[in-house]
Amino acid sequence: MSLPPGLPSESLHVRYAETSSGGDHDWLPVISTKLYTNAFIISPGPPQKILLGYKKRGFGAHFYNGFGGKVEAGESPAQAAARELKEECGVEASLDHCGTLLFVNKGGPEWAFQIEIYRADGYSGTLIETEEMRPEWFSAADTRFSETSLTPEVIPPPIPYNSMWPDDIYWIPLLLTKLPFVGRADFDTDTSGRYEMLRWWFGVPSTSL
Ligand SMILES: CNc1ncnc2c1ncn2[C@@H]1O[C@H](COP(=O)(O)OP(=O)(O)OP(=O)(O)O)[C@@H](O)[C@H]1O
Repeated sequence: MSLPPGLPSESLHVRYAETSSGGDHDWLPVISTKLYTNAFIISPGPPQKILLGYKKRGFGAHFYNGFGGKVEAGESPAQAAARELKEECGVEASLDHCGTLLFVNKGGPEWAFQIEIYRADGYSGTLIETEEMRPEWFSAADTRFSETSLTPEVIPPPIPYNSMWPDDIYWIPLLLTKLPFVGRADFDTDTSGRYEMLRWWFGVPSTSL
């Protein structure tokens, strides 16, 4: 098993479970890293639901994602996560740190994204659509095979992994089950500009069980 370089070393010492692929590619060099945040609101349900935002502009436009952005100078990641959540969908939440991810893009930007992931069971305030994000609820349970006459207000559509960053399907299930995680993915863009993962590794530290 080969652990990815570049992640904060304290997150890697013991592992319980992992998933990885792309071992025939070398990990891309990490020249520098920039800190980002990404925050997810979970409604415990039943049915369990997750709040995602449709990103209307900027990096990752047209993907659904959590709410987040760059950690500004003088801010802790937790402070940045709370600020970005409020800026992008208007609400406040008691956020718990639950994962650290590193993303490296072959075609640039030249820095690697170190993203601190947060989650909360609930929020206060009123959800609003902003210039950057349109918030929408999705069912956390896999509803692909369920036949139901219930309306989307009761059981919203399933998580739209096909319209999300390709790495999300590996760690969102860990976020939903409250298992802390670390991981790394290296990306390239194909001829039509789509991001594809060259190599990835995601794991759950065993100390968290
Ligand atoms: C590659 N795989 C990935 N998988 C999941 N999420 C990813 C991601 N890569 C970046 N992200 C997230 O994308 C947002 C970008 O933030 P971004 O809009 O650029 O930041 P910020 O709001 O500070 O920018 P502006 O000030 O508006 O320019 C930020 O939440 C960051 O966590």
